[in-house]
Amino acid sequence: MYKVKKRIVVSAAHFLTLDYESKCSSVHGHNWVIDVYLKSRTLDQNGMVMDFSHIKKVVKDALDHKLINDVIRVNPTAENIAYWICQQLQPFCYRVDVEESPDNTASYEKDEQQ
Ligand SMILES: Nc1nc2c(c(=O)[nH]1)N=C([C@H](O)[C@H](O)COP(=O)(O)OP(=O)(O)OP(=O)(O)O)CN2
Ligand SMILES: [Zn+2]
Repeated sequence: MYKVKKRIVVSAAHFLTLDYESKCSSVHGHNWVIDVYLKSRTLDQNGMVMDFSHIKKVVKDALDHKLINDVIRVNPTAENIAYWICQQLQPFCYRVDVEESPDNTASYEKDEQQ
């Protein structure tokens, strides 16, 4: 199995719709640090799982300097953003870590049983 990991930094805004009072319900921004993990049993004709530049382009074109609520049609928590990014990079992506701040990170990892 071949594996690659790509780190992408995205500056973007979001707000959360929550069933409790929270400062996060107001529009605010983060410099999101996103780690994308891909794997494949085979390599493409260029000897890659996927070009690092392509991984960056997929994520940055979708999210950088955007209001993430306009892009992702569910509440844009770090968890939901991680899942959404993983779906954009199928079938190779198996894990995404989304760091909102050094103290706050959420991950989505594909369940291989499914
Ligand atoms: N499980 C999750 N919890 C929270 C999420 C999330 O995506 N998943 N998101 C937020 C907000 O986006 C908010 O911006 C986080 O605010 P922040 O000030 O960074 O977080 P804290 O209140 O924990 O403050 P620290 O200073 O980092 O301790 C909220 N929760
Ligand atoms: Zn936030």
